[in-house]
Amino acid sequence: MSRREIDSEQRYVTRLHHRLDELRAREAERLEQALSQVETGHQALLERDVTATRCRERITRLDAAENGLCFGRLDLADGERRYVGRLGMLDENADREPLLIDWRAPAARPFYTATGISPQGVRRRRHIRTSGRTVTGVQDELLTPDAAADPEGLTGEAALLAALNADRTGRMSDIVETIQAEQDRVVRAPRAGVLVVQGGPGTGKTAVALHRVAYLLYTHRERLERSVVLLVGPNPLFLRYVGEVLPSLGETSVLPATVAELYPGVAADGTESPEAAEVKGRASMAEVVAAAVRDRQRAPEDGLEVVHDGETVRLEREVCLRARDRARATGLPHNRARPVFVRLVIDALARRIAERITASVLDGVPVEEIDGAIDGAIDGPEEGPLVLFDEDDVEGIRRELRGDPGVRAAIDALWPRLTPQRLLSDLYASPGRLASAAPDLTPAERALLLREPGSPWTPADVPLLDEAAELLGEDDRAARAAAEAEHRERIALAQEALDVSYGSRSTDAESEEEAELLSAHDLLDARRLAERHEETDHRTPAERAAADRTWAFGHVVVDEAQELSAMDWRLLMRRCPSRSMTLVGDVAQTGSPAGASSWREVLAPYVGDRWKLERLEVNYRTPAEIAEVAAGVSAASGAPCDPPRAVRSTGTRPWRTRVAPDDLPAAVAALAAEEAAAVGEGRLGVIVPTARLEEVGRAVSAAVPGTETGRDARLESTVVVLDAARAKGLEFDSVLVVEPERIMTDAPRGPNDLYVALTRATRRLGVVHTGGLPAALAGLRPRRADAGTGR
Ligand SMILES: Nc1ncnc2c1ncn2[C@@H]1O[C@H](COP(=O)(O)OP(=O)(O)OP(=O)(O)O)[C@@H](O)[C@H]1O
Repeated sequence: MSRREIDSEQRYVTRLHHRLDELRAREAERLEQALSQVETGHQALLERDVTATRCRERITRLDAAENGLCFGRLDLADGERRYVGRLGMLDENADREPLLIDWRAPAARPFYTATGISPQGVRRRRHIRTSGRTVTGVQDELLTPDAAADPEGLTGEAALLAALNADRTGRMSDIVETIQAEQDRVVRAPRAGVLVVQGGPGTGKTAVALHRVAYLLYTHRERLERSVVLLVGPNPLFLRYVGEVLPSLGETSVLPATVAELYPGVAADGTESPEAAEVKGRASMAEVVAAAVRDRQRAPEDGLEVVHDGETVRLEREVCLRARDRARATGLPHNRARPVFVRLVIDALARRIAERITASVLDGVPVEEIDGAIDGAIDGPEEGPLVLFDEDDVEGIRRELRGDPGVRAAIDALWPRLTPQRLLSDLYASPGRLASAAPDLTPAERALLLREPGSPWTPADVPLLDEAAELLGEDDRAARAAAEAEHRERIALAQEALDVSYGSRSTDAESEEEAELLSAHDLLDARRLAERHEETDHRTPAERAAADRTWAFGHVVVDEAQELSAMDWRLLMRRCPSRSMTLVGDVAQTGSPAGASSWREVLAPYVGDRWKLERLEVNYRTPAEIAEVAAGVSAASGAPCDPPRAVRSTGTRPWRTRVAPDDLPAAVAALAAEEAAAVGEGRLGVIVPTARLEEVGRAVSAAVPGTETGRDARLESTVVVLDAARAKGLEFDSVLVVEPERIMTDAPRGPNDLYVALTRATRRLGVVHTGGLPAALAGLRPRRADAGTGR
């Protein structure tokens, strides 16, 4: 490309950066003005905070656009020229002409989708490369019908390959400059409904899901900034790996979380066997939790016996059963139905006491001869005439019963107030309770659930706690009554304030106009004024969403969605009543024994067949040489999906090497040192069977200082040692897979774990083993000295 072209683009890009600087300076000034405001009224402070928050958000977005501000140009057949970049900017001096079009705007779409065959009015697509504010190159594609269509259908192939061949950094980066047409379709799909994106390893599912979030926030900003987008990932390591993509696109109204983090107040950091997690993840556990709640609503064989005022009062089992049935029939959750049960039992006990007193006083006197008999005054189970007592007297007895600790304890034993934590830990602690609530599990399965009270919660417990929370509900009457009282008090205060303002209004208006001026009193009623003064919540919507179990998210994106259990799905569907969801994953990579093997099965209970499937079929990550090996493993395990086709090849074939069992850690350490050198500025991942993680991690750390191991690994370090479950979704320039046979046989879905491990590399793959190799890897070339970088 000629120097003249580059200089011309440089002038334009410089102009764009000046405009960006202007916008930034203006926002900074607005922010300063807002913060220096001197008014102190609550309303003024509130408005100041809102303005300041908006300014900060805009500054964040402007800052995020600094790198790679403009990356494309479209020359249209009618002579129009459009520059495409990270945000939209208008020229305020020239009739507000667009200077730069946001990549998410409809006008930018042809940049990603126009082809020679379907040019969409585009004559030329130009990719503009920059470093900082300097233009370093431009590449043009002419979209004339006679221009040979790329057989792969790639858009901006040179820019794409440059991005794919770049050294990895340990953090995922955005792909706005090179989104491909099949990916663009997913990114811009309508917000409503459930969209499933199925694609093999490296097809850009994660990248696409994140760009879709940015697109949805741009297109539905008002709604989604308030209701927040939830981004679910398989583990915190993965969420850290992808954590910079959305901020780099200027978007922050997103809550990234694992399912285990979605129960506020519970840190689910305990561990348990995959078998126990699998049982807890089954859909039938919803019924187990429901049965566990029902089991806590008791009607003992020999009824209820309480001692009140030194006397024993009894209620038969039938009476308890009737009270229980009526409380259940309210349809309220357990804790909210409890007051109904308590009232019925107290009524029945009060009636018993009244009857007994009546009987002892009137021993032998026929009832019809007594004046003042009250009939059926108490809503008791055996209604008959009561004499000597009027309603106030009976209420007095009820009050005494309610205040009697012994009575309260006896009723508590029949229908206790329960937290989800208590329900589950009581259930897990008792073989008897488990047998009663989970009769359909085998004794061995029930034994997997047994554990000491006070043991830490595990990720698989979280959806069960959530299920329990739904069934138990909160008896929040006291809190609501207090809030209501406070609200009434505020209204009274506001009314006083308005009365003062009304009293002091001008009564001798000099003109008709003046008389028509509105006073505060005319504009506001006391209720509205009180609401304005309610305590303001200063947290961002994402922070509030994180703290609220019942938050309804505006959109939910699930990455590695195949890993979720049936119980996880129940929890997520509760968080997204609108069912506006994007689920990305690959059922051929499912590692969790509780995970999915079919999207249809996952979704049928919630949306029937009303969901849309998109497939991604090009593998951008792994070169053809590695993809071929992985495809062999996948085919050998009978996986249901066709592996995606690789977009490039490097000429470097994967290798294998056999070492003596005793030498394994040292041999892996030496190979890791060599590979780390071979990838230069890039990253190396060493993927090992879980049982060897610590040992191999120590050996590699000794050989390559700064190596990080396991779930808390810092992914920016040059070498990271992980097991296959933690490697899910990540990628490295080079990967060493250690003991593949063991990875494959260690877990119920071991072949999928091995498939994941083999598909993490962008350039180089080596396999280290001590004994046998899975048949699909037996054909790998033996390792020999290879100094190439594999690019
Ligand atoms: N259009 C694109 N332009 C540049 N890079 C891309 C593009 N699409 C995908 N990539 C890159 O390919 C790699 C794989 O993408 P990603 O991790 O999103 O794939 P995935 O389908 O989620 O993979 P897996 O299922 O194995 O986790 C990433 O480095 C991503 O940045």
